[in-house]
Order: sequence, then structure tokens, then C-alpha cells
Amino acid sequence: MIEAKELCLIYPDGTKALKNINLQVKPGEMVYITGPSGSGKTSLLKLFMGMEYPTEGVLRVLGQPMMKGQVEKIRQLRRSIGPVFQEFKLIKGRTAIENVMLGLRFLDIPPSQLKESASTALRRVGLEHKTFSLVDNLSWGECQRVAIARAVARKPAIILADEPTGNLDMKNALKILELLTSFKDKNTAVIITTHATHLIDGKEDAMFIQMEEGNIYWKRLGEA
Ligand SMILES: Nc1ncnc2c1ncn2[C@@H]1O[C@H](COP(=O)(O)OP(=O)(O)OP(=O)(O)O)[C@@H](O)[C@H]1O
Repeated sequence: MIEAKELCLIYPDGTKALKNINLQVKPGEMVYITGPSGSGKTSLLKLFMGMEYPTEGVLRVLGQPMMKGQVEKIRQLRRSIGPVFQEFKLIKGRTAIENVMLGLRFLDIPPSQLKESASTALRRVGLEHKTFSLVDNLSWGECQRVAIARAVARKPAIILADEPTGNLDMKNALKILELLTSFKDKNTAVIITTHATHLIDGKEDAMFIQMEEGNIYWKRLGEA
């Protein structure tokens, strides 16, 4: 699903955000990426999304080489990725279901099924009762769940969640991790970045990646 070989990212100001990253993510895999602030976690997810391009090395996402000059193909590829980034980018003045439906608008879903897919996704994240609420009136945690519903409604092959536990207390952080993990299946990989190593201690059946200063410092597989 994702294959990175000797991947480097240097930003235009010269910051070496990623250095010689080698990584493989297979279908159905759960991956936790941890590491201190500035270690390169978000930069890695941006490369997976085609929001930045590798400066050196090779990156393939769902078989698509991620490089400049492939803009249209990468735009197509993004339809198979469900991103949950730190800023949720919900559209104000619209309801929860409208926001989820807007996330589906470029997919080949018949209009008659759009509403059903969006409602199902809102139900999965426990927000059925807020389906027709304006997102302006939702709490931060509820907005996050709308963003997750928007990401998963399109049944992506890869779910990318950047620091989804950031502003949450321990109980709610664990709930969000559980929710995101529940979308992993044999065809869907879930990749989550988090500072909070204590939240993933003891989790099983996953790949754990520790980043330090743009390097993968260690990588290990959990035990099923
Ligand atoms: N657009 C940019 N231009 C220049 N440097 C950048 C840019 N974006 C990020 N960086 C730098 O790249 C490095 C890695 O940043 P990144 O956001 O990937 O880290 P992170 O591990 O996700 O951090 P955090 O946990 O704080 O979100 C940092 O030194 C950061 O300052």
C-alpha cells in the first residue's frame, strides 16, 4: 500500500524534515507513529497525501509514484485516502451531514446513495443525533468526529490521522483511537500519529514507529 525507500524531505528553507525513511505498510495494517514535536510525523503524512513531494528517494502510495509532474494522478489517488488532519476544515454554516456529503462529492457515488453513506458514517462515529446540526454549534470533539465520518464515508484504502488525540483527555483520547482502529479491515490500513505513547502502550497487532529528528529511530511489530 505504501512503500518508501530512502525517502528524504527538505523544505525550501533548508529544513531536513525527513532523512532516509524506509517503510512498508500493507493492506489491513495498523500503524502508530510517535515521536517528539518536530520529529517529522506530519511531514511523513503530507508525503503520503501528496501535499509535499520527496526531495530524494522513492515513495509509492497504492502503486502511484508520489512525485512532481503526477498531479492529476495524485488527485485521483487522494480519493482512496481518508485524511483526518489537525485542522478539520469543516465548512461553517453547513450541517454535519452536509459536511460529510461534501467529502463524497468527487466520488462515483450515485446521488441517491450519498445521504445514506453520510448517515451511516455519522452513525459509526456516534453522531447520529447531530446529523442535522450546524457544525458551528458542535463541540471540538464532535467536530473531530464529523471529520472522521467525512474521512471514512468514502471507504478509503488508507486512513491517515494526524495527532487525533491532541486536545483530548485520556478517556476521550482512548475512545478516538478505538474508533479509528475500528475502521481497519483486511483492505484498509490505518495510520495514526500521536505524541502520547502511554495511549498506545499495550496495544497489539500493530506496527509502532518511533521518529527522532526526521529519522525512523525504531520500528517494531506488535504481537497479535
Ligand atoms: N513548511 C515547512 N517549511 C519549513 N520547515 C517545516 C515546514 N513544515 C514543517 N517544517 C519543519 O520540519 C520539521 C518536522 O515538522 P513536522 O511538522 O513534520 O513534525 P511533527 O513531528 O509532526 O511535529 P508535531 O508533533 O509538533 O506536530 C520541523 O523542524 C518543522 O519545523
